[in-house]
Amino acid sequence: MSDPLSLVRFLLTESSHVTYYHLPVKNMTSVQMSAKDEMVEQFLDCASRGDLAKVSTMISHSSQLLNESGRQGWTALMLAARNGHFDVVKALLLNGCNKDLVNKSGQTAHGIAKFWGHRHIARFLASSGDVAHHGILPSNKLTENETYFSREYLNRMSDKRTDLEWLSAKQSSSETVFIVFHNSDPFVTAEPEDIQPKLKLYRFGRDSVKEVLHQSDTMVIFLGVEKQECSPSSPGSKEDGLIAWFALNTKKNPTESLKVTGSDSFFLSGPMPRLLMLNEDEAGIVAQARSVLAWHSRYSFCPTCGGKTKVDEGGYKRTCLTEGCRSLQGIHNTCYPRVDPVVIMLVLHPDGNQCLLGRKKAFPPGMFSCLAGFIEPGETIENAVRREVLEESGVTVGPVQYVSCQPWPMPSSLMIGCFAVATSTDIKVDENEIEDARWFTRQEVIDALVKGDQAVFFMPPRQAIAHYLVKHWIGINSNL
Ligand SMILES: NC(=O)C1=CN([C@@H]2O[C@H](COP(=O)(O)OP(=O)(O)OC[C@H]3O[C@@H](n4cnc5c(N)ncnc54)[C@H](O)[C@@H]3O)[C@@H](O)[C@H]2O)C=CC1
Ligand SMILES: [Mg+2]
Ligand SMILES: [Mg+2]
Ligand SMILES: [Mg+2]
Ligand SMILES: [Zn+2]
Repeated sequence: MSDPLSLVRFLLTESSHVTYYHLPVKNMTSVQMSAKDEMVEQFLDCASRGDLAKVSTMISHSSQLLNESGRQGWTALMLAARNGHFDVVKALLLNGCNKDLVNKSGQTAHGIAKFWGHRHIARFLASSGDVAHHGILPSNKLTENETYFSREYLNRMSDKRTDLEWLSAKQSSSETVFIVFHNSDPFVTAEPEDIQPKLKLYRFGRDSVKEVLHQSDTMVIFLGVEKQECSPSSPGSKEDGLIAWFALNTKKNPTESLKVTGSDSFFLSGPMPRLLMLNEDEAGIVAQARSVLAWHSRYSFCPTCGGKTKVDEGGYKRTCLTEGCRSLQGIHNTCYPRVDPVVIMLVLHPDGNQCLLGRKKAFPPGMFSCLAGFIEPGETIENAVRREVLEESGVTVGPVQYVSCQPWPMPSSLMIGCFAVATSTDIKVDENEIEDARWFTRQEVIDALVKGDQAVFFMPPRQAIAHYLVKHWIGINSNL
């Protein structure tokens, strides 16, 4: 027994497996146990013996049992962790028990699992979503908070947008990458090597888009340069070694003027989910390009005076051509691309074990998602969450916690993802906005994520931040 920890373990118990009743017992005989105490005792005993079926049944009848403690402040999670019952630990966490509670010796379930050598349980307890705010809000310490459309593949180099000489040199460089849009749909190519084909942006060279580039109705947007690990090869010289990217958009279908090699390439048109088939690196480029292009297509004239405008700053500004227009003085947000902030929230039941999801009439049958709504002028994120939830479901909300966000280029939203804790539970649906809203239990949500269409409902795809929020609440971002 070379490891000193092993010796301590050996001295503490002669068997490798203790039951709850081997733990120090408080003065039981003088205390008449209430029915509730008895149920807690039974629950703790099942957890310490690893009786998953019984633990699950008891939680489904009374979720309050989850954080109850018995002798010496030991909870079910601590007992399951002590005795190496991984499946019970997992079930308790999935059902929202608080893993941060400590027993009278100041140990958490994690500390106990580590001490008793159940390393897989200790690892799991360390990595799964923490439970804070009285066990309802998961921690926002995210291991990975990247959402689809959010990866920054390019360095935007906004300082170069006003450098006309540099922009023009880059447009004629053979290194430069052009991506082409038609009515805001990107030209893509299927990646044949994938089993489930992912779409890749078709990267044109200068010569393949020459004709399109010089058409009068083509919109040209400077997107940025490819990120480089080291600084440019010859700083200061004309050839800075930076690979620039531009997006082109045409109103007329430009396919005939484009030089395309290979067969499986096309404009990705059609309803929204199609844009979710891009690879993750390029989804961010499309989010950027598509939002700016959508802004140009909707703001053809000056919003202040109705006059004609010209495109400046590599496609990032429209300047009014009417002399004396108010938009020419000071900074005007009508001159720059717009972003609409939207709050999207997973509302958690005060019992910590259910969440509120709703469905719009336009959703496919059976799909439920997080509630969402546009932020209004003069409103904070928190107030927008509370107002939208109340308007759409009649539920009142207390604490709001920011989790993550996602650019949503349909046409130009920024989805701000939050958790919110409900302070009332009665639902009164606003039928103008949504068709239905319900509380779903953790188990129903887990089923929806795991079983797909065999569950009672289904979730939006993994690329949507709604899916991400639900997964994060359950704790599936770790190793479940
Ligand atoms: N990525 C994701 O997981 C999800 C994204 N969404 C997106 O969130 C956005 C907002 O959600 P909704 O429930 O529709 O918002 P909402 O609950 O505020 O209702 C939309 C209505 O608000 C009005 N409105 C107020 N400000 C507006 C603005 N700036 N632009 C357009 N309409 C405005 C319009 O009458 C519109 O019909 C939608 O565009 C939707 O595509 C919604 C759910 C999931
Ligand atoms: Mg609304
Ligand atoms: Mg809404
Ligand atoms: Mg609204
Ligand atoms: Zn004007």
